[in-house]
Amino acid sequence: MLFLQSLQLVQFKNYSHQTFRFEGPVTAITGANGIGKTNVLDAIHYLCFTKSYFQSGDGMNVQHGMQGFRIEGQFTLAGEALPVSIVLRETGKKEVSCNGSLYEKFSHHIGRFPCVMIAPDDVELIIGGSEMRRSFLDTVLSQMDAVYLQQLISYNKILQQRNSFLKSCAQTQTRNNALLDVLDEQLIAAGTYIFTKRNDFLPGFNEQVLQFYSSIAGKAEPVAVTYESKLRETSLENLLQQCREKDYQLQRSTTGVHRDDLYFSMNDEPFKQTASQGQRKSLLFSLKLAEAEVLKQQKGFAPLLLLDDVFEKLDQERMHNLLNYVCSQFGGQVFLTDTHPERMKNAFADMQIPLQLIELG
Ligand SMILES: Nc1ncnc2c1ncn2[C@@H]1O[C@H](COP(=O)(O)OP(=O)(O)OP(=O)(O)O)[C@@H](O)[C@H]1O
Repeated sequence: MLFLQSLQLVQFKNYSHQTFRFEGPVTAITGANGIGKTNVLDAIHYLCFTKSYFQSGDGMNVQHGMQGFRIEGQFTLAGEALPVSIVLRETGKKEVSCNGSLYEKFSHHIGRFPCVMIAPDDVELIIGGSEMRRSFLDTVLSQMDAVYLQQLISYNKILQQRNSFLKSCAQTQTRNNALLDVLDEQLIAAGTYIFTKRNDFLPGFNEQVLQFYSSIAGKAEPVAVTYESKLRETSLENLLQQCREKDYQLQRSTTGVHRDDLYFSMNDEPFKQTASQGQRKSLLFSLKLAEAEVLKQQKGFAPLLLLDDVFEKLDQERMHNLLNYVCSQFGGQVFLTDTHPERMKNAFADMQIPLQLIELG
């Protein structure tokens, strides 16, 4: 089992110096709004992904008025102690190490300590733009497959080069098809790998989502997740050829796996438009738990589950179903936050599941 035994924070968000020790598989962190509950979960996310779940820049996470931060976590996996440390130096340089060895590339750390976060604003995954859904898919696949992450990094780099090249062509009013051919060849190699992995992944994932949805909602509702990609109709090579003229004119790459999306439906109707708020939340949880489940199957051990403010999100029955699953059947370490310690204590006492309660403030 992957287990985080302790966490030390130095100058991280509202924490100057703080140590947390985790004693059992389920830890609840409680306290008033703004006390720093989510920040603890985000620090754990940092340890697993080398970055914040919420802020894109590392600097935003340094305690106000300070320079640099340090996050240290003591993990154990299959009996082996694995300390992980993330340091943001005063210069802005970030260093990530595991077991005393510094990573040359942070991407090599991804997937070693799998983790799934569920946070209040994640419902945007259902109702927001396609970028969040692609990022969700990429987060799952990158944790499962290091080659996928490398291909994704390459794809994004080549895409940027291609877009800069298209802009420079417009500025100089020139065209260079030979150079575009070279970029396209590289984009096709990475893009086709990404498409194949996404396409192969979706049917099994869809099955998992459907199962979780039924158990959270307490009844079977025909929800479905479908992968939308132009590459399902023809090759990326053909698509790039077909769009070349348009790309020159619009000065950007209008086709490729960076335009893919996930489509959610219920009774063959678009989920976004027909589902109630409760149904959206159930789908969100189903997607995240399906992510956790596929990671567990692939790794052979459960990822960490970080559930921020979950009690605010579902009615009591759905919440009970969800907690029962994640805390007694899932078999991994779970961290929850809530503003009401009593609510947590009572819910876990009812379910007869041991709980470590950390009350902040
Ligand atoms: N860089 C920073 N330096 C110092 N404090 C920070 C920094 N970033 C955030 N904070 C503080 O962290 C607190 C918010 O923490 P967090 O989001 O973890 O609260 P929470 O307990 O989860 O609240 P809620 O119950 O409302 O979700 C705020 O008081 C905010 O001022």
